[in-house]
Amino acid sequence: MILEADSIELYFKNKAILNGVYLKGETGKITGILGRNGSGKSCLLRIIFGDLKPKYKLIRLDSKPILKALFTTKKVHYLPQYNFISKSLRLKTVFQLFEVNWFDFIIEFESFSIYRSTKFGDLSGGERRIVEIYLILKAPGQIILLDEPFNGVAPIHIEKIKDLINREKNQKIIILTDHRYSEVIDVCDNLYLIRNGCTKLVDNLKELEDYNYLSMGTL
Ligand SMILES: Nc1ncnc2c1ncn2[C@@H]1O[C@H](COP(=O)(O)OP(=O)(O)OP(=O)(O)O)[C@@H](O)[C@H]1O
Repeated sequence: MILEADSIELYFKNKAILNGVYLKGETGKITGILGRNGSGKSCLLRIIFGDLKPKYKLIRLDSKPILKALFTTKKVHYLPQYNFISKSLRLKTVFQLFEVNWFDFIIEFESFSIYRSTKFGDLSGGERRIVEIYLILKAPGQIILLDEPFNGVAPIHIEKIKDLINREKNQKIIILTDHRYSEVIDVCDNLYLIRNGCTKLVDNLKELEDYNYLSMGTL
């Protein structure tokens, strides 16, 4: 399956945030979005998800225009930057709601096995993030949008999450953004840089320095 976001124009008041943006995600490939703070990465994910309405957008799935918000099709799951699960829900309930197998989860993340009856709000910040990322990646659906999945997660778990993303990509379209650029570069097959309101497909990593996203000599 191929997802395309085309000709995206987003303004807040008179300020142009995105202007003629194009991005393609496809099953079997992980697509990364890089860009400085405030460049519009989160807004672009929300526009694709369908909960932020821009001045203009064209979303296509396998070349067919999708006229309603993508989230209404139930094909898509979106990890926002903030915690989206109610703090009062116990993990076993959350896993049931997302139709995700608890026992598969604790094979991957053994240290969580004691938390089955724990309320989501009683986990640490990083633990909450891991649960949310896992649920978004594993829940039934074909399109995954991840906003800062590595933020607040310990390095050892980042490796597991990258593994999981790599396994899921075979049956899902995965589009993610994160400021941990080295993790993004490592896990992604295709990279876009948002700059001056436009996306640029990165052919050569050196462009990240040339376009001033990274300081010269970082790579
Ligand atoms: N509801 C809003 N009203 C007005 N301006 C907004 C709103 N939401 C976002 N913006 C502006 O749009 C721009 C893009 O925001 P966005 O959150 O997409 O950036 P980002 O690239 O994800 O940034 P960061 O990396 O810091 O999370 C920013 O300048 C932000 O201030």
